Amino acid sequence: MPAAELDVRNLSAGYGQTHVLEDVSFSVPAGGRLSILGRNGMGKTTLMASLMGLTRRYAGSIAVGGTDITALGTAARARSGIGLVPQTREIFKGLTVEENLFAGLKGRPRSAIEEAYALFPRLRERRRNLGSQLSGGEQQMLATARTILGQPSVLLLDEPLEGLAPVICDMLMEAFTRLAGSGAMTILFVEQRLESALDFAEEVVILERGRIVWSGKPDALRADAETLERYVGVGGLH
Ligand SMILES: Nc1ncnc2c1ncn2[C@@H]1O[C@H](COP(=O)(O)OP(=O)(O)OP(=O)(O)O)[C@@H](O)[C@H]1O
Repeated sequence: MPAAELDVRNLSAGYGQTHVLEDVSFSVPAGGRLSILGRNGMGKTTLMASLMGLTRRYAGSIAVGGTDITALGTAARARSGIGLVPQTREIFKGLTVEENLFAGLKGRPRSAIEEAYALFPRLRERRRNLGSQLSGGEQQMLATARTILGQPSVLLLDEPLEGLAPVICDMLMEAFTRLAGSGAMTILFVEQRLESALDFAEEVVILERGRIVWSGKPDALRADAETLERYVGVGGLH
């Protein structure tokens, strides 16, 4: 599926009676890159989950490539082109790397897993290892590769660098940048590592208590120490 525009209008969502997101609106053009910032607990994961249809929606709408998907459940949203790599790095721990990748193919020929190995050569080296034998970084690579093999038009990356060593973060960022550069998918990137999030993005939004409190270009945010301190919890870039 080619990259698609994502349009979120006045989205309010949460869990049961707990409203988390309030009146969230933004759009990302086809092939665009949006980073979502905000401190812990401000609603970033809930936003990703809401796009995937995993939360309760109270109001608002979501469109992918001009088609309203608000009424669709999670599986139908996946079929319509949304791919989530969750913060929990879901992989099948009892299956090998290669078996995990086959599970992501969604009917594509088996040879397509070469795309995953091209993006993450480390996975080729580990292809006979079980998911449970992988490091955190390798699990992240596998979770990402599996989603990408499904050729989503909108890719949601939820804190992919969390807890990983700098050298692994570099490998992942290089792969995400390569994917973004191919223009094959629209990418939403939730990340606490500010410099990575700003380097990657064309546009940034900041969530605070479930609302968008700032949006703009990465350079504008780099220059805005007050906003960074207030909503991201850092006094500036080092
Ligand atoms: N399953 C749930 N049921 C009820 N409340 C939840 C649930 N998951 C998250 N929340 C609440 O929703 C709010 C936003 O959480 P969320 O995980 O979306 O934030 P976040 O910005 O992704 O934080 P983090 O950076 O820690 O992952 C928090 O107050 C959290 O306690």
